[in-house]
This record gives sequence, C-alpha cells and structure tokens, in this order.
Amino acid sequence: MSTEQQNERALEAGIVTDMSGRMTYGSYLSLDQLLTAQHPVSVPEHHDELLFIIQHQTTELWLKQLLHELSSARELLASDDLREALKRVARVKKIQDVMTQQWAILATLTPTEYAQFRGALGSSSGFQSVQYRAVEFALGNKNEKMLSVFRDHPANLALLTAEWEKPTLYDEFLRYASRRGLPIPAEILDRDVREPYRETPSLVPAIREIYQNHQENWDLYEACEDLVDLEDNFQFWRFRHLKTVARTIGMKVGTGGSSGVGFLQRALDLTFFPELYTVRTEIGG
Ligand code: HEM
Ligand SMILES: N[C@@H](CC(=O)c1ccccc1NC=O)C(=O)O
Repeated sequence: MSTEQQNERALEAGIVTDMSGRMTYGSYLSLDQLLTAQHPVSVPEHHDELLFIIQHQTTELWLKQLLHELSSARELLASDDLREALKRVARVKKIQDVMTQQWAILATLTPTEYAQFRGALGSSSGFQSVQYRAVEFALGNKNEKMLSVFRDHPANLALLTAEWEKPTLYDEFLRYASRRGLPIPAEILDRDVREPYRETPSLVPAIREIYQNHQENWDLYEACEDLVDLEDNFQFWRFRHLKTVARTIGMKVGTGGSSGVGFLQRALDLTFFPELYTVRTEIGG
C-alpha cells in the first residue's frame, strides 16, 4: 500500500530537510524570540493570562504595521503620489478590520476569569501603548501631555516625539490638495502640526468643491471617502474596546488610574477629519 492510501502524504525528494547553515522559517521570523516573549505574571499562572498577553501582542504587531503604512502614505502624498498613498490607506483599512474583529476573542474572557489575574497587572495599562499613541498622533489626535508617560523610556519618548512633530495624514492630504489648486486656507497650511487638529470652518468650501464637482475631482473625492472609512474604522475599534471593558470590569477604575469606561467613552467624541463630516450636512442643499 502507498503512503497516500494510508492517509499520509509522502515528502517529495526535493524538499529541503537538512537546514544546517541555511536560513529557516524560524530564523527569518525570529520565532525563538517571538514565541518566548509571553511572560504571564499571575501566581499560580492563570490559564487565561496567555490569551490576554497574545491579544495585546498581536494588536501591537498590527499597530507597528499601521504606523509603517501611515508613514509611507504621508511620504507618498508629500511627493504628489496620491494613487500609491491610497493603496497604503486601503491596507490600513483591512488591518483595522482585523483589529476590530479580534475583540471577539477577548470577549470570551469572563469578568470572573479576568478578576483572577487583574491584580497582578499592577498599574500597567493600554494607555501606556506608545504605538497606539503614535497612530493617534499620525491621524491628528495630538496631545503633548501624552509624552510624559514615556519620560522614563528614551526610545519610546523619541518615537512619540518624532511623531508629535510630524504633519498628520490629513495635513499631508490638505497640502497635496492645495498643490492641486484647491482653496486650502493658509491657517491650515501654516498650522502648528504639534497641536491637535481642530475644525476649521474656512476649509469647508474646498471640501465642498471636491464633493460637489466629484467627477472633476475623482481621486480627491475617493481619498476623502477613504479617510472617512479610516476614521469610521478607528471609532469601531474604540467602541469595541469600550464595550469589552464594560463587560469585563464594569464601572471599575482603570489600572492606569483613569475613571475607566467614562474615560474611554469620551474618546468617541474625538474626530480626525471634522470637515469631511461637516460637508455632509451641506450636500444636496
Ligand atoms: C479585558 C480587557 C481590557 C480591559 C479591561 C481594558 C481596560 C482599559 C481601561 C480601563 C483603559 C483606560 C485607562 C486606564 O485607566 O487603565 C484602557 C485604555 C486603553 N487600552 Fe485597554 N483594556 C483591555 C484590553 C485592551 C487591549 C486588548 C488593548 C490592545 C492593545 C487595549 C488598549 C488600550 C489602549 C490603547 C488604551 C488607551 C485608550 C485611550 O487613550 O483612549 N486594551 N483600557
Ligand atoms: N486597564 C485594564 C488593564 C488592561 O487592560 C491592561 C493591562 C496591561 C496591559 C494592557 C492592558 N490593556 C488595556 O488597557 C484594567 O483596568 O483592567
């Protein structure tokens, strides 16, 4: 009887099994490091703490990719390549979908289970995620006060300070639109990019022009809708976080010292691209 008939696949003669001195799957991906970087702190170790760690680590990996794509999108806009920039944004949107869906896994953690190891987490909190904060900054939610959280970690402080000083994705988009001849006001083009982006009524006519004459401005029109998708997706992530927190710790204060649910609720009032929403009120008269 052949091995196939015994429900076992035969290895082909060409398949490399002597890996000595070669690049391997594990070495290329640094799996020895990645898969030994889960260190539960509960004593005795709680079964569900591994899930809690992996959910955060996978999110951090995706945040790293988001930063990579967003930085590239900004650079492409600065070099007038809107089409390529929108490819980056398309990928960002897909990653956001995965990050939002991922909450469903952590939602299987019951309040009783979480309470059994929450105490071991001390004052650590997602509030201290430097990559999350960098993504918020890249999208326009700048907040100088956040830098102090990282004052004891020079590399993180440097990463976030660099992000704080950079124009946001929206800044780069509006600069590009200005170069394309749209009437972007000087107060936008000259704004201090370290400040949170604030709604600017004098920008609305330029956005209205894009939406009203969308056939003539098709790529800009598409870009605006992509940005709205991106903001939508970001809010979905925030909302799932809030709802997961509510079902897991109720109205308890957070380990990071905030009020918890109330603090997260207020993040839902923040907007990255306010004029893209304002224009909707005016469309169609
Ligand atoms: C049971 C699971 C979770 C609970 C109970 C929880 C709870 C909280 C609370 C209460 C805060 C407010 C800050 C504080 O006082 O601690 C917070 C902030 C935060 N958490 Fe979580 N969290 C959970 C899971 C996650 C996961 C999986 C991530 C993914 C990285 C995450 C990322 C964040 C971020 C980025 C913030 C800051 C949000 C902001 O500044 O608006 N959290 N979380
Ligand atoms: N802030 C959470 C703890 C928490 O979720 C957490 C703890 C350490 C590292 C990341 C976390 N995730 C989100 O805040 C709490 O208050 O229970």
